[in-house]
Amino acid sequence: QWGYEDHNGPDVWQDLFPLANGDRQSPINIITKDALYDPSLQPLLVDYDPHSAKVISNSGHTVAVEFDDGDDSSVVRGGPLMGNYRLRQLHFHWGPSDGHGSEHKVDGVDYAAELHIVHWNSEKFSSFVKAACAPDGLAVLGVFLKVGEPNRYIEKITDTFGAIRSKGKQSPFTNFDPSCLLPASMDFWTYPGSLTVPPLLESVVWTVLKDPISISCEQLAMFRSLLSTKETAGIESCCMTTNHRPVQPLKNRKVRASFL
Ligand SMILES: NS(=O)(=O)c1ccc(NC(=O)NCCO)cc1
Ligand SMILES: [Zn+2]
Repeated sequence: QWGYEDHNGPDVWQDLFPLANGDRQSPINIITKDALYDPSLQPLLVDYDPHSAKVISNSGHTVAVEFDDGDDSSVVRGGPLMGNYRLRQLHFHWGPSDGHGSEHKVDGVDYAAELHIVHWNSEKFSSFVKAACAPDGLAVLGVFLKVGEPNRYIEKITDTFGAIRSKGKQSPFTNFDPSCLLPASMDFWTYPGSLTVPPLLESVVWTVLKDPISISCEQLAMFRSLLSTKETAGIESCCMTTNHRPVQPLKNRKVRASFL
């Protein structure tokens, strides 16, 4: 099973997932001076219903909040997107220390962690799985997390960790609006990319917000205390200390900026 260790990590994903060496892989290093300001980009608009939140789960690779995507009550639109994209799940990526852990970089700089809010194109497709196979099927909103003040909304997430410590555990999680995890500015970079975990499908319109939100080092440590192993594993349980993919070649892609 794929993971983030030497024997099953990003450097060997290509053995089982050939898209790993594709032409539009994510994440990337965003070189700000090469980003093209595009005045035709509309503002990114999120409209989330807190009642869409259903469960929080430990997948063994990350912690994810899953939303009811049976209707368009929680969507993102605008920005580079054509039409509504329906909210499906949000999850995080982090590293073994506060110095790195984000997936995207900005001018070579890592943040401590990165939030991904995952949506699928409900105007063109009838399900996430179908959308995930199309070049414009998914829209993932990336938000950088910078070590600083504790984040009261991240606290709502870390408060559940006792109940989802090991892989496969999940717990009810509702009345949560992911907008609370967005920075003040909705300025973003956008580029065509992929899932950053296997199967690495090249179906994501990425929008990465310029400004980070805060997370405290204690809150970060709680993410690392989650287990990547099932409870039954008993003695050989191990912590989820890192789950970020290295940056991938830009190849023939342009990054556009929504701001000057
Ligand atoms: N890291 S990432 O590129 O944002 C990403 C997004 C969705 C997935 N997969 C997914 O959402 N599967 C459906 C379960 O909700 C995997 C990786
Ligand atoms: Zn992700």
